[in-house]
Amino acid sequence: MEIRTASSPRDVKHYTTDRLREEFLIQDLFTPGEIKTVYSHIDRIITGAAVPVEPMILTAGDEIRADYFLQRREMGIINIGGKGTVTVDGTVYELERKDGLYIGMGAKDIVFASADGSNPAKFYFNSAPAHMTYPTVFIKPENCVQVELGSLEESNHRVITKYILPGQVESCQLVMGMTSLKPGSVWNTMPCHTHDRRMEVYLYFDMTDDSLVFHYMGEPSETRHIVMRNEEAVISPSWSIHSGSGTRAYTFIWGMVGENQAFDDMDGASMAEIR
Ligand SMILES: O=C(O)C(=O)C[C@H](O)C(=O)CO
Ligand SMILES: [Zn+2]
Repeated sequence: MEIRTASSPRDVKHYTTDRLREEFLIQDLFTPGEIKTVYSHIDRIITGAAVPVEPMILTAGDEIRADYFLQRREMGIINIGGKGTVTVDGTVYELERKDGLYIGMGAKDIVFASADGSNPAKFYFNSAPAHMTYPTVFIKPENCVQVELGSLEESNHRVITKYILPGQVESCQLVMGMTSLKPGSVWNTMPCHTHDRRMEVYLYFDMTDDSLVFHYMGEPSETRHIVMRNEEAVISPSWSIHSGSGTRAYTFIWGMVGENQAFDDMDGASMAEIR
């Protein structure tokens, strides 16, 4: 498990491109036959991916000093690859592409498998510390709350599908969903915002090999960008905006953890203050 420390906006504004990428960008998450995990000290979120060729068991690793991965944690999973299964303490959940799963604290045995190893499932996950057990829930995107935002005129027409949120799939702190850009739209989360009460991780995918997303971060008056490619994730501290513009339409998964779970509790940054 790779560890990333927290960072101050006063330092980050002096970072070079390389240093920014080192601290916030997560690459090479999806490797066939491997489970990759990155532990951030920011709200102690773990971002990871499992790409099973053969069935793979999720183990705790030394870093979290737990008997098993979800001993004190909860987890949200979304499959962005071929069909696969996640087996939770003997119960098998079949996940097609874009299906999700919330797993409550205390689940001991988690096994990832693909229906076809030559077109493996790509299980992307976020995990956060938890204080109680909420039921494990299989999530179909078509049954989720969906919100359409933006317009083609503003190049930000998109659909937000909320997978894990209070009132739909209960969790201790994890809130998770997926945003899909409509063809011709390239901007996400612009107008942008921060939320001092929550941090966020974005995973960009559904991108062609030759397309890029310029992900914007930083305090509203000190923005920086990170160039992102397909299936790369980026950590967004609470003090940072998180917005992107792509060279064409794309999809991304957002996961948030922190003080509250109120999706709309955002501190909007006005266009006048962005620099
Ligand atoms: O397209 C968007 O707007 C989003 O997806 C917003 C993110 O979900 C977010 O930043 C929530 O705080
Ligand atoms: Zn946000």
